[in-house]
Amino acid sequence: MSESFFVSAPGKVILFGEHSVVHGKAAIAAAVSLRSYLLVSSTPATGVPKVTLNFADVHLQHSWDIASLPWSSVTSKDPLIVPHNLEPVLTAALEPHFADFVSSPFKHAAAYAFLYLFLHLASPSSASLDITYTLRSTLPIGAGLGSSASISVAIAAGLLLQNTHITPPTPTKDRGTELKLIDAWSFIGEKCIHGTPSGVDNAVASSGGAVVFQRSLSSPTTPPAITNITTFPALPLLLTNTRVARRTAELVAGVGKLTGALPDVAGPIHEAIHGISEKATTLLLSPPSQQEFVEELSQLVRINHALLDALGVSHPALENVRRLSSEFDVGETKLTGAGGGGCAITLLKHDVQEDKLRALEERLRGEGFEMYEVTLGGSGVGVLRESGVEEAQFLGAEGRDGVEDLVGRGRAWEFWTQ
Ligand SMILES: Nc1ncnc2c1ncn2[C@@H]1O[C@H](COP(=O)(O)OP(=O)(O)O)[C@@H](O)[C@H]1O
Ligand SMILES: C[C@@](O)(CCOP(=O)(O)O)CC(=O)O
Repeated sequence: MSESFFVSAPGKVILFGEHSVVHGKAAIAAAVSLRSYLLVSSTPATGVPKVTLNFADVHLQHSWDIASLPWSSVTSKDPLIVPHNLEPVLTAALEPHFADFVSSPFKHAAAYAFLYLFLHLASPSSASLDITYTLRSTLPIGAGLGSSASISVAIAAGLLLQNTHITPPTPTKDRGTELKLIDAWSFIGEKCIHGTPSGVDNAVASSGGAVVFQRSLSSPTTPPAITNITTFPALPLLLTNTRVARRTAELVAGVGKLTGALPDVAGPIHEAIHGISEKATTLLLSPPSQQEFVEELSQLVRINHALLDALGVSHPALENVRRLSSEFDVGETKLTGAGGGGCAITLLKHDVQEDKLRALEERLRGEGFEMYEVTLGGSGVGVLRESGVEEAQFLGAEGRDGVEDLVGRGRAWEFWTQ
């Protein structure tokens, strides 16, 4: 492996089933064309070997002496055997290493996920290097598009590759096992960031494309059931970010609390959402005519949002997007991801009028919302070797387009595929 390489993973849009998927129900998610890019670079150490994080989007820049990290608190020593749960002893031993940003949840969660994986996948004896991990993402953070899963997958892939636990993809070799390993370690990263993830976000950020995902609640060690939707139809979607900040961990905990307190009320809501995902799966796997397809899916979008609202995860800003898209007669809207703010998707009517759509977009912008043009169902985790891009250049790229132009589209990315 060269001394410097990039890894990248996409965010996702959940079409149906968010929150209920945490409670063992089915969800449908697709990779989105906004991605995280992680530059992994190493040089011979000039002094005490250090690991440095430069996570520019959250202004996290920090170095640790590699030897000072709590290596002895790691109990699972084999990188090919992924633990199912976080180890409380290691979590506690790591905490003092975050003292500088304990009051900054974004930095704290990202550093926790990184160091947790670093201690499992790197080795203290290889510490004759200064290693730097520089991260930039084109995803909005904490907006429901799976930014945490995207960085977790990139970090897992970067560490596994750098430490030769996996090899770069080749077109001729089956990479399914390596993909599973990346996915499993990224799930551990997701646990560090938001506590009780279902695993759907990291699954689709690893594989790309679109998946129907269901985890087993009765046997948490059983791998989730994942069906890849290989021919994902081009859905006419408008993706709106309300820019209302929220944290997935808090919203998931809220729904968990409600589900525990009122099982006879929340349970049937989760069941109904499961029914929506099942019906949508049937439609996606064998779509009827485009008109019928969009009409039936739109109805499911409307019902799923209402049920999420009933679970307490909508927000006035999301309701505003819904009201306006209905007023402008362009289609049905639901929140996507954890809700409480963040993003909404509007499934556009098959015969949507262009002038109405433009008018709506203008209105939404006027409300302070941001719109993204995205494609769904693209590539999953990949590596870019020998890019010739230095850290300073990467950090200097301007905005989303600057990052994409420098290291994204048009580059010789290789993807781990099944
Ligand atoms: N580009 C990034 N750089 C550093 N940390 C990030 C980045 N993107 C996401 N994160 C981490 O993920 C967390 C957001 O995750 P979450 O609340 O699950 O929102 P999302 O819906 O975007 O996944 C942040 O607190 C931060 O720790
Ligand atoms: C609410 C949930 O279903 C999706 C969360 O998505 P996001 O973190 O808001 O992108 C949680 C999960 O599946 O882990």
